Amino acid sequence: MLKMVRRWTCLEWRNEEESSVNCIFILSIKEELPDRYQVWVKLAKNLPTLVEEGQFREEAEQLPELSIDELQGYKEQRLAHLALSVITMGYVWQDRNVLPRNIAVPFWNLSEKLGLPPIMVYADCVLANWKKKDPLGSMTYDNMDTLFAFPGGDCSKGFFLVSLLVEKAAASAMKVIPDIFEAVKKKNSESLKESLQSVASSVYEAYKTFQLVHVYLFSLFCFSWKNCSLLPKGLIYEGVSEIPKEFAGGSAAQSSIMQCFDALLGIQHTTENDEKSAKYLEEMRNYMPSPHKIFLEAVASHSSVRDFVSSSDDIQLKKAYNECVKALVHIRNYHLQVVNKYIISPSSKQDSEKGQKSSDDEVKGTGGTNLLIFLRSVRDTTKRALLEES
Ligand SMILES: C[C@@H](C(=O)Nc1ccc(Cl)cc1)[C@H]1[C@@H]2C[C@@H](n3cnc4cc(F)c(F)cc43)C[C@@H]21
Repeated sequence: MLKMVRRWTCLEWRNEEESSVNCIFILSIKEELPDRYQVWVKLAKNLPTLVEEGQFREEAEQLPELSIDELQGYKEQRLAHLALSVITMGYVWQDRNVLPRNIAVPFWNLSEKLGLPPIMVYADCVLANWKKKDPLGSMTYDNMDTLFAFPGGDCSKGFFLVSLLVEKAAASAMKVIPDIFEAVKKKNSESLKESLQSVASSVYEAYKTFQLVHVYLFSLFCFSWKNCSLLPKGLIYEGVSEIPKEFAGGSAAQSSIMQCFDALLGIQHTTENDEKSAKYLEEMRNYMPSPHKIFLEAVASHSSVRDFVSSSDDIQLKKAYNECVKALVHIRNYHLQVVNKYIISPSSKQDSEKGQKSSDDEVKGTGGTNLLIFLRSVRDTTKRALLEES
């Protein structure tokens, strides 16, 4: 198990220049596909212009139906999934409830190969959708851009890139996971304390990076066709099934790193009052790339960190564990603040201007869930995970 965790923590390393950043979940993909597939990238890149000119649907319907068999390797497959997810979004935005087979068949087959749903997920629009302007420069906001643009222009770009930078800041905690498991196995409190302190500082770094997001409005463009009034039965994937299929839209709950810390620290979202959130978090694991899902299961099945710390009489060790939990509570509190400020308040203001009653229950987040209640529930369960320091 430890070998698997060690292997996964270098699974998607960046190239050497970024070797300092152990980005298990972030993927530095190519910007191009082999010539025959470049039509997907080209159409996806031109989405904003073509949608504005009302040409997108026609261009999409003229795409050749391509087999996915000549996509070489994981990085090309992830770039192709990202490009097809953008094309699918654009096509559904043209008020279509049937995705033509020239898009639906390769998208469905590629999604199955990657263990992803045939819809845009967090791993597409955040973890894969980025490049450095100057390849030799560092991974800072000013030296980065998204591979594909979306309506909302700089807002959606900012939203995705800040999410990525939060992930990158937190990902530096990944490299200590094998040391944490080794310390628990060897009952080495000193080593465990050091590693937990390192995790806490990485999550605090992520919290500080998250505070950049006040600059960018939260984008709610992410489309869902599950419990969605525009596509009440879901989307028909022509050539795959005549029965419409429902899939949830992109969501923070699809952030593998968001769930990784809960798995590592043994924070269980299973109490009856957040059963709905626990089910949603579990469901969103099916919206993560297979290696991420397997990694989370490996961490959760292996992690007895909480049990070891709870049963220890080393107060400093309990404090180090609680520092990790407090850092998670901070980032989740901030997430709630930002959602309140950029989604709830504007939405309520908009509804009151239109004379409509709005309530939390009507607010839908980027994942088609009631984002506010979900985030509160996750934050409260995290708070309850604090250990007595006596
Ligand atoms: C800006 C936010 C967002 O909602 N991004 C988003 C949502 C949907 C889509 Cl489709 C695309 C982007 C980003 C979420 C996911 C990440 N996160 C949430 N809690 C976390 C706890 C951690 F410890 C941690 F390290 C990361 C954590 C960062 C913020």
